[in-house]
Amino acid sequence: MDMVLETDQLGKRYGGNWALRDCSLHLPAGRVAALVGPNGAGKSTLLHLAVGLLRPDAGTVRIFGESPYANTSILADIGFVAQDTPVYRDFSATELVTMGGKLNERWDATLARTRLAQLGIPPDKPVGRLSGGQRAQVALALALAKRPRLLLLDEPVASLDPLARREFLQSLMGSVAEAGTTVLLSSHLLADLERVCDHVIVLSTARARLSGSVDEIVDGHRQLVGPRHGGEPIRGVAEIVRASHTDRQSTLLVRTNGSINDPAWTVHEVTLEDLILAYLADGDTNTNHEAWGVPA
Ligand SMILES: Nc1ncnc2c1ncn2[C@@H]1O[C@H](COP(=O)(O)OP(=O)(O)OP(=O)(O)O)[C@@H](O)[C@H]1O
Repeated sequence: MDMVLETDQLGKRYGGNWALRDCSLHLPAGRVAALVGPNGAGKSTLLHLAVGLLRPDAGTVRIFGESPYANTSILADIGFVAQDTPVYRDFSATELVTMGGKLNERWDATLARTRLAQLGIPPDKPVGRLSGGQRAQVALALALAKRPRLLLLDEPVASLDPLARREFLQSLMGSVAEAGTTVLLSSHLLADLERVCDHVIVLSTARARLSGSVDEIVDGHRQLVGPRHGGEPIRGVAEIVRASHTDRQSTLLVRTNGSINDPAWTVHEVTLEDLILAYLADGDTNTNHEAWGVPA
């Protein structure tokens, strides 16, 4: 399987604080991956390391097998829209599309113009005078016009209205499927992500908690409901991700390593959203496992 993004023990520190730490993950070609995590988890830091805007303080990051910080030639294959969708505010959308054509070897100006016209973006107004959502659409159209092999989007839909968000995600899926582009997009909108992503990376308190294909991850987790759990091992359970208890009953979200046949437990399938929320709630694994009285 071709890997587009690979990190190994990747870390970035600001002063004494790790923004990202011991992050090892890989993203195969052709996947549309969700990057999720609470505020401050390290999502933007990971994306900035992936495009060579930051240099790692520990470990490695490779894009198409190369270090993006040391080898800037791979940037031609990467499209990146940063969180605040930065664009030159004094330029119009038309001028930005023209400029993109001069700066990039591969450039689909027709795609950008058609997209912007369909969205009703004023072509000749300085983009600094457009609304935040319209400006985000311009930045996204420019990123798509680059026809990148890897598209990195930091909260691309945050400023879009619900209709524009749906339209953007649909057209993103269309262009991605057509061109075989690998996409990594961060967002807090789990329901949107569940609709379009086939791969997920969960960051929490600077560490990667989960990374893999959506099908495998969903398949590898279950919710168990049964008598109050005192910490004893349950056959088929590799890890208790989240637990809640009443006096007599426990509800556990678990990662499995086999089938769970214990008749004491009722076993339910989980949705991607449920299990992401469980991992996000469990930011500090060791402390929480202790607090819940279950084995870490
Ligand atoms: N330039 C910086 N200087 C110092 N600390 C920083 C800097 N940039 C990020 N950090 C810190 O690094 C950590 C990770 O930040 P990052 O922006 O990567 O998180 P995030 O997951 O993208 O958050 P959000 O969802 O709020 O955008 C945070 O604790 C943040 O305060």
